[in-house]
Amino acid sequence: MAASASGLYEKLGGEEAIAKVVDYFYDLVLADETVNHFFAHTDMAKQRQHQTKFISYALGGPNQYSGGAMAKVHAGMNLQPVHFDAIVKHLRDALTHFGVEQADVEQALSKIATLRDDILYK
Ligand code: HEM
Repeated sequence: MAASASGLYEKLGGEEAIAKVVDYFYDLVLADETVNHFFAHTDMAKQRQHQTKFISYALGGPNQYSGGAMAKVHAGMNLQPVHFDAIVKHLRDALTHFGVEQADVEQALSKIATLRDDILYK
């Protein structure tokens, strides 16, 4: 059975499990030329923080960001649907790679999808 969005974080094993998903997601993002250039001047510590917050948000864990903050951190990037979709795909692949059940993957992705308007074209 699928967990609620807020329960997903715990269901997957909390911070330790999330750290593994984060590392994998990060590898996928940086290997993808559609989006890796956005992170060219991002330092590693910040990059890791970005990914951790990102994944935790998707799974209903702590360190959640508001829509307003999302618009602000992505300001000046002029992100397009192709970029957003690539990131979502990598999140899907990372969660699936670690055996997260399909219904839970869909729930995480639908949560991320609600941020779309806050992030695109800023
Ligand atoms: C889809 C939902 C997304 C979420 C939840 C998300 C989340 C975040 C968060 C939490 C931060 C860090 C803010 C901080 O540390 O102050 C951030 C920064 C950033 N995001 Fe995203 N993001 C998303 C999509 C994207 C996309 C599609 C791209 C580009 C392909 C992107 C590229 C970046 C970059 C380059 C930074 C700044 C890193 C730096 O400080 O240099 N994000 N994002």
